[in-house]
Amino acid sequence: MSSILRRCTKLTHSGILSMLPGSNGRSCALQYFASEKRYSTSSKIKVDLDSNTGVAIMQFQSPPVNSLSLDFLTEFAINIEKLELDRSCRGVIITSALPKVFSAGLDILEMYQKSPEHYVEFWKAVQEAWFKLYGSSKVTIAAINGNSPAGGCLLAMCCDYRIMAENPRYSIGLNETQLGIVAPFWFKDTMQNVVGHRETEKGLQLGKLYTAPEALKVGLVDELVPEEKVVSSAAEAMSKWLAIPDHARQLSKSMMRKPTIDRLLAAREADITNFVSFTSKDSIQKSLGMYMEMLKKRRS
Ligand SMILES: CCCCCCCCCCCCC/C=C/C(=O)SCCNC(=O)CCNC(=O)[C@H](O)C(C)(C)COP(=O)(O)OP(=O)(O)OC[C@H]1O[C@@H](n2cnc3c(N)ncnc32)[C@H](O)[C@@H]1OP(=O)(O)O
Repeated sequence: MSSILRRCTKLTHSGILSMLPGSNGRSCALQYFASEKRYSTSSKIKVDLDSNTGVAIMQFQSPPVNSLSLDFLTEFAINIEKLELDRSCRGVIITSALPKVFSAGLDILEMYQKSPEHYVEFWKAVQEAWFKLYGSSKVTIAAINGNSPAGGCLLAMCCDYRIMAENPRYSIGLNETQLGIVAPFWFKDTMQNVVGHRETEKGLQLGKLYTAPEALKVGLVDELVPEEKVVSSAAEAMSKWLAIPDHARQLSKSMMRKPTIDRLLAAREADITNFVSFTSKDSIQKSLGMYMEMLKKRRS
């Protein structure tokens, strides 16, 4: 943990923006931010802050699928906290540096055949990442340039605005039931706050992964744009959000989100206990094991 902290707080001022791996579209997207300075680099997440605009771009770079492991979540929470405390930062765009995937959601291996102590530590990190992002006073925009199931969808839903690549092969949603597990109440609350009660009920029960066009239709994302324009469109949207005085926007955001945040704050310990006892069940372990096998078979 302390080594991660040290890595995350190390500032570099190379002023050179490294090119992303993957398609030309991603390189083009980065050119948009050519004036950015490297803000922080950790092994799994890269953050560049443009000192002119006050907009940070956070890129997930944890192959193969940006799964939300304990280390990833810890780095994520630290980075969001650091930006929160930085008065020169007004907005954060979250995107992926990997092709075809925004984030595969929680790292299933963190929930499989580990000790109860590990489950406690992991779940605290999941909660912490959510508190930091959902409670952020900055404008947060998800530039969803690939698949975004479960925890990946949660991260996107925590943002103020979502722009997704219009590729119909990409999907997003809370698919937990398909794994034989249940999304916790605060995942549900977050989705309900975005798409409403009825769509959340259908989405959760069916474990529905919405294709990009379906996600737009139900309001799970706000815009679809060509893949190579996801980040530049996010920057355009950001400028509109930043045209509003910060204090008024921040108070409005807090007014909308506080009850949801307070709900988990009040049940934080019980939520951890629930997670540990649920995850430790033989039946749940069996479901997770079968799901991992299915993922591997699908690949071969
Ligand atoms: C009374 C009520 C009580 C309630 C109590 C509630 C308690 C709480 C319960 C628990 C709640 C948990 C909430 C869980 C949230 C989650 O996020 S679970 C994770 C869900 N994620 C997924 O289902 C995504 C699975 N992955 C994919 O669909 C695909 O990988 C992809 C993202 C679409 C990318 O596809 P592709 O590019 O083709 O890559 P793959 O070949 O499939 O994968 C590459 C390797 O990565 C491994 N992998 C994929 N996803 C994950 C993951 N989430 N975690 C760990 N590892 C992952 C995959 O197995 C491949 O591995 P190798 O074969 O070894 O290379």
